[in-house]
Amino acid sequence: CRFRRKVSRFPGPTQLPWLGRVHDLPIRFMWLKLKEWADEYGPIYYTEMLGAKVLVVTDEKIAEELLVKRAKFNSDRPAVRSLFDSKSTDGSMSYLPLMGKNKYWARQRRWTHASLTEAANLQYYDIITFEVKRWLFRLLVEPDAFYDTIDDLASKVMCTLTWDDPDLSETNTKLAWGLLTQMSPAGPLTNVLTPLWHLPLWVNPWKRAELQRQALQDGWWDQRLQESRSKLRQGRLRHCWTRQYLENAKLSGDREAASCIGMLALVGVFTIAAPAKYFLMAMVHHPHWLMRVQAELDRVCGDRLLTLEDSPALPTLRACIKETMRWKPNVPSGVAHETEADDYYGDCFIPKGTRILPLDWAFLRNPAKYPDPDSFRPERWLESGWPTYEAPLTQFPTLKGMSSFGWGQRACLGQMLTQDELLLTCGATCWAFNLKFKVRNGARVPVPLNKSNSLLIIKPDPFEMEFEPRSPARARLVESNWRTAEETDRRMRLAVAGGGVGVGIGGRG
Ligand code: HEM
Repeated sequence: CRFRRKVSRFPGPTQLPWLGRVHDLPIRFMWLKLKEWADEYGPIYYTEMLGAKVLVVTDEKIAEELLVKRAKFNSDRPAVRSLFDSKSTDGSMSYLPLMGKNKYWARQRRWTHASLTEAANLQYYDIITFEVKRWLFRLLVEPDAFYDTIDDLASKVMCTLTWDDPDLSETNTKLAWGLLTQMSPAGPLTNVLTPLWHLPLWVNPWKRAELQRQALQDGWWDQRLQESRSKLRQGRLRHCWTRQYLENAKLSGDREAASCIGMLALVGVFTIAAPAKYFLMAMVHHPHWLMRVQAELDRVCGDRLLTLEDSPALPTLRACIKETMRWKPNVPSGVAHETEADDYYGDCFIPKGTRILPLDWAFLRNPAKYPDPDSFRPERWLESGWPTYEAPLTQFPTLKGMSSFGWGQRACLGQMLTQDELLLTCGATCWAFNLKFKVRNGARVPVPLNKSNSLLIIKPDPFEMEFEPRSPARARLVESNWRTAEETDRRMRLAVAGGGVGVGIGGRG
C-alpha cells in the first residue's frame, strides 16, 4: 500500500467508473481469472463489479485474520439480486446460507447445527448405509445412469433425514438445481446486470420467473411439513428433522420450520454428489490408487460393506477423497462475506459493505502447501515429508476444517455429513466395482477433467465410465445386501404404522 492511512489502497486491476472490472472477468470459470489477478496483484487485492466492492483473498492466513479473528463484523452476506429478500432482512427466513447476520440466521444456524450433530452422533439413523446399498444395486442394473443416480442417492439421504421419505428425491433435486442456478452469478443475467431486476414486472421476465420458482418451492416445503404432521398423528413418521420440530419446536413456527428444513434438504444434494463424481473420475484416471483403496478395504472389511467405525483403518480411502476435494474443489470461487463496519487491513481501508471473497481455488493451488498442485497426489496426506502430512493416520487426513468449508461464524454446517457420506459412498463403490474407462469400437471413451458448469457449486459435465463388479460373488452380495435392507425397511414402516412410534432410530440399513 503506497499511501498514508485513510487514503491507502489495496492493489488490484484498473477500474472503470461504476462498471469496475467486469469487461474482462468471464462469468465462466471466473475463479481462474481471479487467481490470475492474484498472481499479478498479490494475496489480497481489490476490484469492483458493477458497483460492488470486492476484496479477493488468496492467502489462508489473511482469510483467517479477516474472517475468523474479525468475524464479529465480517460475517454478513451480500444480497443475491435475483432472489427476493435473500438476506432475510424482511423476515422471509428462507435461505440460511444466504441470510444476513440477523436473528433468523442465528436461530436457524443453532437449530440446524443441533439437528446435524444429533444425526452424526446417531450415525444418521442408518439412512446413508441404506441409500448406499440401493445405489450399488442400481449400479448393477443400470450402470450407465450413474451420473443421475448419484444425485438421487444424495437427495434421498436428505429427504429421509428431513421428512422420512426417499420418494421425494426427484423434486428435491429439481428444486436444488433451481435455487443453485438462481443464486449464482452464472445464473440469470440480473445477478450480473443488477439494475435490470428493477424493471416493472410486465417487462421483467427474470422477476416473473423467480416469482414462479419461489412459489413452487415454498408451496412444496409447506406441503412437506403438513404431510409430515398428519403422518405423525397417524403414527407413521419415523425419526426425522421435521418430527423433531413438531415435537419440540425451537423455531418460530411452521413457516420458518418448513423453509429451514426444506433448505437443508436442498443444500445436501449437489454439495455431496459433485465431489463423489469427481472421486469416480479420479479413480478412473488413477487406477493404481483405486487398487490401493480396494486392497485396504479388502484387508479391513473383507466381504462386508464398510461402516463409519472402519474409518480409522481406512487412511488411503480418506486421502483419496480429501485429495479429490483439493484437486477439484466444488465451490472453487468460495462464498463471500460482507463487512458490517469500516476497518483497516494494515494501512489499507476497507469500507463497510465490502465483500470479502476467500478464493478457495487459490488456497488449494498454493504450491508451498501443496507441491505439484495440479496433480492428483493422495500421498501428500499419507507420507511424512509432504507439508500437509499429519499423524496419526487413524485420525488424519480428515475433511473437517478444510478451507473449502469456509470461515469463522459462517463456516459450513455440513462438514461431518459430507465426510461421512463420502466415506460410505466412495468406499462402498470401490469395494463393489472396478471403475474403468469405457471402451467403444476399440477406443477408450475419454473422461474429460476440466469440463464443468460455472455455478456457485460446480459439478463435472456428464461423462461415461464403466462399473465392473469385482467378482460374481461381490455382485451377488450387492444384490442380497439391498434386498435385505429393503425388506427390513418395509417391516420397520409396518411396525411404525402398527403403533411402534418409538421405533425409527437406526435399523434401516
Ligand atoms: C463438499 C461439500 C460442501 C462444501 C464444499 C460446502 C461449502 C460451504 C461453504 C463454502 C459455505 C459458506 C462458508 C462461509 O461463508 O464462510 C457453506 C455454508 C453452509 N453449508 Fe456447506 N458445504 C458442503 C456441504 C454441505 C452439506 C452436506 C450441508 C448440509 C446438509 C451443508 C450446509 C451448509 C449450511 C447450512 C451453510 C450455511 C452456514 C451459514 O451461513 O451460517 N453444506 N458450505
